[in-house]
Amino acid sequence: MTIHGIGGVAVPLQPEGTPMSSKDQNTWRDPDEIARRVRDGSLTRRNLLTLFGVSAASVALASTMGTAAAATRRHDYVIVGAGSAGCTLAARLLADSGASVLLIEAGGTNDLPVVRDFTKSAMAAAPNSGLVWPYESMPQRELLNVRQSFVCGKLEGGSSSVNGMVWVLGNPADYDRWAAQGATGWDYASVRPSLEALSGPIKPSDELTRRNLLSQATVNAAVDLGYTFNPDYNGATQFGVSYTQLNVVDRIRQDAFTSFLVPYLTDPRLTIMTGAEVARLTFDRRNAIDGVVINAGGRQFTVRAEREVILSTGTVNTPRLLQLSGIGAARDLERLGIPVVADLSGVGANLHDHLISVALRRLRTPEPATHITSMDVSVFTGRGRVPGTPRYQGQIYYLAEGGYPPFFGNSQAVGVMNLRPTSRGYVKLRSADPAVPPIIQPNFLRTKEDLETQLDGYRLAIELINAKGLRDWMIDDDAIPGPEVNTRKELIQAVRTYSQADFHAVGTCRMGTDRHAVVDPQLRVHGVSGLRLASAAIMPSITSGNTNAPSMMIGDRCGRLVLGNA
Ligand SMILES: Cc1cc2nc3c(=O)[nH]c(=O)nc-3n(C[C@H](O)[C@H](O)[C@H](O)COP(=O)(O)OP(=O)(O)OC[C@H]3O[C@@H](n4cnc5c(N)ncnc54)[C@H](O)[C@@H]3O)c2cc1C
Repeated sequence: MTIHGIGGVAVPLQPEGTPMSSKDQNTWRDPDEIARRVRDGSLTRRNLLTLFGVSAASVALASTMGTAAAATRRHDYVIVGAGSAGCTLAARLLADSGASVLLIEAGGTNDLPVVRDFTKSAMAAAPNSGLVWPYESMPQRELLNVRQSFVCGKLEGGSSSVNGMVWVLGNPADYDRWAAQGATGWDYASVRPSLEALSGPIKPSDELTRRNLLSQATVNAAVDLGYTFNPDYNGATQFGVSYTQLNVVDRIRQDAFTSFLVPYLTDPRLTIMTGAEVARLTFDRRNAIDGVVINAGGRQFTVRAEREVILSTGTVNTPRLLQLSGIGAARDLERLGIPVVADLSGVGANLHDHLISVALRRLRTPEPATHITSMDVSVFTGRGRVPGTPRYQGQIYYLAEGGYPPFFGNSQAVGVMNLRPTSRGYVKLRSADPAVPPIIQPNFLRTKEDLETQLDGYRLAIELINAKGLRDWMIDDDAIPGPEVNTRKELIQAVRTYSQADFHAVGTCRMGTDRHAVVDPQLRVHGVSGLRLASAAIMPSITSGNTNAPSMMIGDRCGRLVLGNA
């Protein structure tokens, strides 16, 4: 019996000379068992692929030789970016067709303890971790000119490998609103199969957050304040106070790569290149996509797709890559000397993100070692701009020793986000050199409405952190904001000081049918052929909650659209 390795190399099922227990022999015959053991950590992907004698895509193709070999092969679909959307897209194409897929990722393996151990997410997401694009925004005028972190994952699984693992599907009305904004076929009824397809590979649960006594006290305190307890904000209603659901099983992060692609790692139709950064796309005279130019190991390669190229490169890197390839506002491209392929002014526009404003107090005593979660309790409340959606999401989180700058440790924080900001910014090239980071201007709090909404939200955060039911847990002296904050002016200053970008950036290559839309509802880029986009970049507007699950949904739905199965 043989199994096909990545890249089509046939290898014996039982690796030569490797003694195997009968349990292991059974494992190798059952792909589901292999997937289960890789997920639960008893088998690392590297070991699996080494055992099979196959050079793991994620290991060997990081080498120049591997990249060169993969570049010469023919692939039906070329997907750039192995993040939340790229992985679900690849999995959908492989599951529902016989097509071959080349997945190109700039970063490296995510088969690392710091990724797998869900308690280490802050380390993985740190700008100097080597696992992220260490992007920062321009100084934010309304936030005391402080630059905001716009890091995003640069490794297998993309941002799903470094994020906070809070699992929120979004509100059904978010998707109905997309359809009303011109994204025909993206209403809730249409996207629902793709949202539902995520559970199975992903098993979200509140099992870990619900067991902390501090989480329980916080939920009770919120109920005393008038919030309704909601056992499942991804269920019948989002509204109320809930234990936060995490995509974590057995203390292991469920990232997009491991959850969706492990079952295909030994499938010859899937080739994965890591350590391979796409520098630009090339087009023929009729604006049909021609090549995908990759920098890897100090060399340059060009790959071509038999059918289509799909960019799943996320909210910052997608407009960056399009602009480097001559797709964007002609004025801006000409200024940088980039030949214009398609004049699309919407590329990079419509950048928006949730801003989180944080109130916190120091805990009387550090939490016991059994308290292993940070993102513990969620509140959805208020009447949102879109009928049926909440206005605010509150994230109540525990900060252990050390804290998270500028917030101190051994404290509990209540962060509140305005779920529907109206301020819009942009991502633009600073230079035609792909090595230079782009300009990221989110324009936080630039509309009067956003400031007023954020202020009202902050009042809710202050009320909850000071709730009667939490008094026994907190000490009086250390608090943000402190007792000196009373007037409206002081509150505004506190919001400007204690607010941060919440890593939910979306919208820079908006889907729609108007002239500023970048992709049509089939996710095809206007003005060129053979190129689609699938990532958080295509969202017309941000969803009510954290954006990982909606991004995964976009990948899955893109796969269905490509195959004509949507
Ligand atoms: C620190 C952090 C915390 C977050 N916390 C949460 C949370 O708790 N819950 C939640 O729901 N959401 C959270 N998010 C947001 C969520 O993870 C993202 O919205 C989502 O993962 C975006 O998916 P994506 O597919 O659009 O992009 P990504 O997952 O970022 O994938 C893009 C991929 O493309 C690759 N790429 C980019 N450019 C190139 C290139 N030129 N060549 C080759 N490859 C390239 C990248 O390396 C990356 O792997 C968080 C995000 C971050 C960064």
